[in-house]
Amino acid sequence: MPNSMWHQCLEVLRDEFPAQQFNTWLRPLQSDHREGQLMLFAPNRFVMDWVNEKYLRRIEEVLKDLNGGQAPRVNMKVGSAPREDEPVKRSEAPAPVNGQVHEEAGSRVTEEEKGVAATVAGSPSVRPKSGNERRPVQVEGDIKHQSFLNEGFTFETFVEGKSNQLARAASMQVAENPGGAYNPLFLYGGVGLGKTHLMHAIGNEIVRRNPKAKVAYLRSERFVADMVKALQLNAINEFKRYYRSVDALLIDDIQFFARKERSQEEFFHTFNALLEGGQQVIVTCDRFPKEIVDMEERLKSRFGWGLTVMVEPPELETRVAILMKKADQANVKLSSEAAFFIAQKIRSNVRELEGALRLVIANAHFTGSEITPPFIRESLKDLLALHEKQVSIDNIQRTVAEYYKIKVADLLSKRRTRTVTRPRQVAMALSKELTNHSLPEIGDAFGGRDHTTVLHACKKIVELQETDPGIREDYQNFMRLLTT
Ligand SMILES: Nc1ncnc2c1ncn2[C@@H]1O[C@H](COP(=O)(O)OP(=O)(O)OP(=O)(O)O)[C@@H](O)[C@H]1O
Repeated sequence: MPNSMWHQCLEVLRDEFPAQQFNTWLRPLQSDHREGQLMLFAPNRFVMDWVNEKYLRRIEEVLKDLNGGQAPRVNMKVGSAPREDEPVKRSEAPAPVNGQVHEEAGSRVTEEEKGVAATVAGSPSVRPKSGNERRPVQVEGDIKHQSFLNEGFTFETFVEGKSNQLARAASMQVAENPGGAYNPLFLYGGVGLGKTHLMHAIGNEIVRRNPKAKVAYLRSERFVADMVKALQLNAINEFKRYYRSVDALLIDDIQFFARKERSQEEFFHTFNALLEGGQQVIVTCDRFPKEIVDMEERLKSRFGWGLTVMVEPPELETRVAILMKKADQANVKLSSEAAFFIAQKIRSNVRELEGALRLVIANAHFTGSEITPPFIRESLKDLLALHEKQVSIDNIQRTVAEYYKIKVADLLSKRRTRTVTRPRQVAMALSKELTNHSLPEIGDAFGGRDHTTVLHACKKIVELQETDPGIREDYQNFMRLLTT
C-alpha cells in the first residue's frame, strides 16, 4: 500500500468530516508505509489519543476499501514521518538554545523587510548604539512585558458559539497549561472573527494565573521591524535574547511574514528555542498553514506540530449573542428583536457587527430614541445600502459556500474534488461578472490562482449554463441573491 493511499484516504475523510475537525485532527497526520504496515505520525500525544479514539476505526475502513478489501495494519505514534528522499539541510539543524547566537548563512534582509521597518509606526523599540558602546535592546511599547495585551479581550467577554467552540476550548487549555500539550497553538480564520481576541484572552489568563509570567504580544510586522532595526544597529543578539526569554510569545497575523525571508529565518529559530524551552508560542493567521504562500516549508510544517484550530464566521445565534453581550458591556438595553434585526443584516464578521451596533447606539443617544428595527434600519441606512450595492468577491465566496454547504476555506484551498471545484468555478465566474476586479485579482482572491484558471472557469460556466439546467438554475439564483 503506497503512501499515496493515505492521501486518497484523507481526501475521502475530508468530505466526511467538517473542515474544522478535519484540519485539526486528520490533516496534521503524516504517514509512512513499510512492510505492509501504515504508520501514522501525530504532532503530539493529545492528537494521537484523540484520533485513536474518534477516527481510527473509520480510517481503517476507508483504507480497507481503497486497498481492495484488505485491511491494512495501522499504527500511530507521536513524531514526524522519516523523509528518506531529502537529506537533512543545514538550516534544519537543531535550534540554538536561549540567548545563543546562531547566524544562518544566506539569510538576507529583503527590501520588503526594510520597508516594514520603515513604516511600522510607534516608538523605536531598539535604541541606537552610541559610539562603540553596545546597548541592550530597549523593549518599549508592545513587546514589553504584557504591555500591549488588551485587557478587555478576555474569555469572559468572548461569546462562545458553534463557530468558535473548538478554538475557545483549545485557547483555554493553553492558558491553563502554557507550554504544555498544544505548542504551538495556531489559530486561523477570516478577518474580524475573534482570533486576536482569543490570543489576548490567553495572554491575560496566563498573567492572571501567574503575574510574573512574561508574555509578549506583537503583530508580525512589528517583529519584522524590530529585527531589521536590531540588525542595522548591531543589536541582533539582544533581540534574540529578548524574544527567547519570554514565557509566551504571541504573534498576530503571521501571513505578513510572507516573502520576508530573514524574518522567517529568525522566527524559525526563536520558535524552535521556545518550543525546546517549554515556552508557549501562539500564532494567528488568515489561512491554514499549508496555504500560506511565500512561506518556507519548514516553518509551515512547524506550525502544524502543535494544534491548529479554525475560527469560523459566527452563525446567526452567535451573532445575536455577541450583540447582546456588547450592548450589555456598553450598558445599553437591546431587545432580542433588535439584536436579531442587526445580526440578520450584517453577516460578514464580528468587527463589522460591532461597528454597526456602535453606530446604532450613538444614534440612539443622540436622538434619545428607542432602539427598534425601524430605527436601526434608518441608522444603518448608508451602511446597508453600501452592503447591498457592493458585490464583493468576499460576499460572492460566502454566498456560494453557504449555498453549496461547503466552507469558504474550501473555495480558497487547493482541493480538486468535484464538490469543491464546481462551486469554485461558479464563484469565479460570478466575481468576473459582478465586480470590477481583473482576472489576476480574482485569481489572487481565490487562494493565489493564476488568471488563466479564472478565465477557464468563466468559459466553463458559460458552457455549462447551455448544457446543464442545474448549473443554469444555480447561476440565476446567485444573480438574484447577490444583486437584489
Ligand atoms: N466570539 C466573540 N465574542 C465577543 N467578541 C468577539 C467575538 N469574536 C470577535 N469579537 C470581537 O470582534 C472584533 C474583531 O475581533 P478580532 O480583532 O479578534 O478579529 P481577528 O480574527 O483577529 O481579525 P484580523 O484577522 O482582522 O486580525 C473584536 O473587537 C473582538 O472583541
